[in-house]
Amino acid sequence: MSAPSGAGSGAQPAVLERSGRQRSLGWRLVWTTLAFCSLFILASVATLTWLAWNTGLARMDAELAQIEQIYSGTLSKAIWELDREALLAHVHSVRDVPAVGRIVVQVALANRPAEVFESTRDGWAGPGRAPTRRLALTYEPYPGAHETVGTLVLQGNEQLLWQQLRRQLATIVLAQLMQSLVLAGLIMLMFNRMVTVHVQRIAAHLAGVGPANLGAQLHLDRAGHAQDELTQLESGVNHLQANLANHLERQQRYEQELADHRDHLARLVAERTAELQTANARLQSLARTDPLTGLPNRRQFDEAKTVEMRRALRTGQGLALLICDIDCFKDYNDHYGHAMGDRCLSAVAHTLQARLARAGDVAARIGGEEFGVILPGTDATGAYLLAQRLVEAVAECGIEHLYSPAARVVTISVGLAVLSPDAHDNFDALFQRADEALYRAKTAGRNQVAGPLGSAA
Ligand SMILES: Nc1nc2c(ncn2[C@@H]2O[C@H](COP(=O)(O)OP(=O)(O)OP(=O)(O)O)[C@@H](O)[C@H]2O)c(=O)[nH]1
Repeated sequence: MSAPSGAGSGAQPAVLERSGRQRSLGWRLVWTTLAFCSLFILASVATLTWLAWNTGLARMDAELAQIEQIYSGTLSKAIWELDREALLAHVHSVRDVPAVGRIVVQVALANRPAEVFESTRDGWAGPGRAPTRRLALTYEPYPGAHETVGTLVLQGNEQLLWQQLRRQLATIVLAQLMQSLVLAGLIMLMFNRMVTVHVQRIAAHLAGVGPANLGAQLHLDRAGHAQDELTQLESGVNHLQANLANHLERQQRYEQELADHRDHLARLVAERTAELQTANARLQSLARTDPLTGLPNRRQFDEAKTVEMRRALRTGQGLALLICDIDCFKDYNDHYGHAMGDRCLSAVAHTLQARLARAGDVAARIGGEEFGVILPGTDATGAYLLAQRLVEAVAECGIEHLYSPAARVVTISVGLAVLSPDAHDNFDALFQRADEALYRAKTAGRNQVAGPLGSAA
């Protein structure tokens, strides 16, 4: 049996392992054929034996009939002539023929007592199933005169029949056995060449088929064969592979499309999220920014004050608060107009913001023309110096204000307060002190700083 070849031969052991002990279809067919052949041998041997027995019987009967024919004349003559020696010689001669088991000659002559001459073969045990022939012996002393002189009984030799049957039986059994073995061998050979080899090839092919090689077609090497079950199986396997390949390709295409859709959706979501975050940040910024000056508004100022208060109380590094108010801004508005007033506010805000050097400093618009400046980690001296610089910086902007009693330009007054080392201090109290200082700066003539160290203090 040739080993299967092809793409899947490497995977064949897995198939065999799964199916347990390998049992060849060819061998199973042989064993089945042999079993049927054995039954057939039994039946045919029995039939042929019966036929051989009957043939033997017929042959022996024909032989006895021939003996009757040969010896009836001489026996009748010996009886008629009362030649006892000749009669006995003929009887013994007949007994020596192998087919004869026993010969009996009954002499029945008129006016003579009946007499019997018989002879039996050595070891003869009765006629059994052997044929027996009985013939009336007649003599013709002169033409036309038929005299009955006795009876001839011939009984066959049964032992000879059995001997012949035994010889024939051996031949019959041997012939049937040979015939069955040759038949089984031929069937196995043909089945192996026509079926088993191709079934193994199909199994090996299927074991090697996977998503990567679904296009590899099964081809059975069968020259000049007709359309049969193996052809159907071959085209069925190829058809199945083609369907699977199509299905797989469709599935991969769908998965790719799905992945593309998913990526597109993810991009859209990311873009929308970024836009929302930007809009949200912008809203947050707008909600905490004064639209006119761009400075943090009151809300952001309140948030910053809470954070910086906690930090100052925790670290003990001090905190200063400035409240800056544009001097005589009502007069400015009244004389230069509201639009100019807005531009003046923006310029002052920009100036204040530009003069704050530290990253933690917060300048916010907390009222109409009022700005709050939180200075973390700053003591009274440092805060006072910064406030002075702010006052000078605003004045140096040179925004004309001819209707101010403080100067010919726009000026600010600043109220300063610093956090008391006293742990019971709070921002409202701090604001209150800064506001009081601002009031002092205003009443002292504006364009100046008032606070713990200031001249207006
Ligand atoms: N143009 C403009 N004016 C504003 C704005 N917010 C408040 N004001 C004006 O600022 C003026 C503030 O006037 P007051 O509170 O009397 O103070 P003042 O005139 O500056 O006087 P002092 O503070 O004593 O120097 C008012 O006339 C408000 O109308 C604003 O956003 N734009």
